[in-house]
Amino acid sequence: MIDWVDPWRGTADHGGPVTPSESHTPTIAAVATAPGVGAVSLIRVSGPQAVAIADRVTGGRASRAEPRQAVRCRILDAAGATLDDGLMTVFRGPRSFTGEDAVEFAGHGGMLVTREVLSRFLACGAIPAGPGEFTQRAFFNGKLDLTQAEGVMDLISAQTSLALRAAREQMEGTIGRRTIEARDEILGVLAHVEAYIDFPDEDIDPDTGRALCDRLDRVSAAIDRLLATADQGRILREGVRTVIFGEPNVGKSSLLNRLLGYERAIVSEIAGTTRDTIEETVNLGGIPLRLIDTAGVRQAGDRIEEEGIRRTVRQIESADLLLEVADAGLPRPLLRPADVPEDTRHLLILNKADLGEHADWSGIEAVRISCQLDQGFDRLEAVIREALHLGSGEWGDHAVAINARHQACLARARQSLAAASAFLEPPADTELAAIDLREALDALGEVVGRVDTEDLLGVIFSSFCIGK
Ligand SMILES: Nc1nc2c(c(=O)[nH]1)N(C=O)[C@@H](CNc1ccc(C(=O)N[C@@H](CCC(=O)O)C(=O)O)cc1)CN2
Ligand SMILES: Nc1nc2c(ncn2[C@@H]2O[C@H](COP(=O)(O)OP(=O)(O)OP(=O)(O)O)[C@@H](O)[C@H]2O)c(=O)[nH]1
Ligand SMILES: [Mg+2]
Repeated sequence: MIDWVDPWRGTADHGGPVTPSESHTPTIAAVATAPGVGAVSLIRVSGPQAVAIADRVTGGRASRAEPRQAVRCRILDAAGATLDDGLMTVFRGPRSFTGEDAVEFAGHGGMLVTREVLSRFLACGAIPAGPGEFTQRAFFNGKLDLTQAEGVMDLISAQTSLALRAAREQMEGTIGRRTIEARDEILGVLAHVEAYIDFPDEDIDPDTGRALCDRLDRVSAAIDRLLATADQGRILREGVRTVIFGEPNVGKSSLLNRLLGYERAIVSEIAGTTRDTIEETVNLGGIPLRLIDTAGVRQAGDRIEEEGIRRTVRQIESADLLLEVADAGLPRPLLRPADVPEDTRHLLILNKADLGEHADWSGIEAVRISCQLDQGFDRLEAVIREALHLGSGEWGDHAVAINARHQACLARARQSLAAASAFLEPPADTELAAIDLREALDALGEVVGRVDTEDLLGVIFSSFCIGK
């Protein structure tokens, strides 16, 4: 067998620009694996010149490679010396993640070797990919809709099993599909309405009007079901803002430390120990809790404490869940340490139960715990889950959870639908109804990225990591 001769070895013109492509889409490259030392690192290249560039880098192996099959190859520097030895996979567009020609090289995971290999791809004509640019290209090439692209991002950043489940569902296109179903139904109604506009002498007959309104009602209900998952979505992505508050020295920081499982906050017998808010996330059976320990609320002793108390009050106002802590051994405070918003879920916790309970607390509904003896925490966890309606596997069926962007678009669509329905009631105004229906369509289109709002897309994709 004759060994294949590397045509680039020993020649002088490596690294120069490759033949300019017909399209002006640049070919991008990035390290797709996490920075740092690992067993293997992956370099991704995508764009019209991906194969040509990979040919230069590997001495012609890419164009001869069977698509989607890993081949062993070496990455060569300009002088033909080996930079790394690994596996290359060539994808021919549109059968690739991005839909473009793409090449992946899995090399040794060292930081320096990976950087040198990437530099070699860049020297041979690729440009560094921006954050999220591979996924953005996949989106532009119709490989995923915008909700799926966001799902990819959610999947990577998911911190709990429930968040992961919701991200998977989104990546598989559930939100996009439901949005498109709603869109198609509205499109059908719009077609009817437009038909009447074309014959201005003809009034919409009441039966048809009612049937169209019924269809819109069903679409509205479907959108409402999606909108109802917004709270869940926010909680899964950002965590439940759980604010621990109460008078000084009752054991708020001790509670934070217990829930976290390590000594995060300073605990002391001196009242006024915590001056600023402290924030940490714990995983409560799949639900991320963003615990916020605050400065004890009382008449402030100095200006710093005063500011700490102001911050506590602000935290209380923006909480999803309030854990109010009191000392079981002390009389019940006459005044609430701070005003609690009516609609915020709120639990009273009596700490230091080990010291006995003051008569004031008898008959008062509270979770009794002792941070000192580590008692009452199973019950506390159960009560928190219940307060968040997580008791009986309630989230089981709702793996779908929309994000704030979807929520804003869907809410707009919902409003336009309501307006359109009103215009379809006799005496119908089909032209105005049509305008609102088109607005609803636009809003739904925005959910899946069917309208080209460049600014919006820029914001979404720039929050991705490089190489994704
Ligand atoms: N090596 C590697 N692993 C990876 C990725 C990648 O890009 N490269 N992914 C990146 O996120 C994820 C997998 N996602 C992918 C999605 C689509 C295609 C793809 O080639 N799609 C073609 C062919 C489909 C087929 O034949 O089944 C297509 O859609 O046309 C590849 C990876 C996770 N693992
Ligand atoms: N006996 C007993 N003491 C406790 C318990 N929990 C906390 N303490 C003690 O109570 C004191 C105050 O605890 P911290 O956790 O600092 O209280 P805090 O509410 O954060 O106080 P500030 O930050 O000053 O508002 C410390 O000396 C703790 O050791 C408990 O369950 N039982
Ligand atoms: Mg404290």
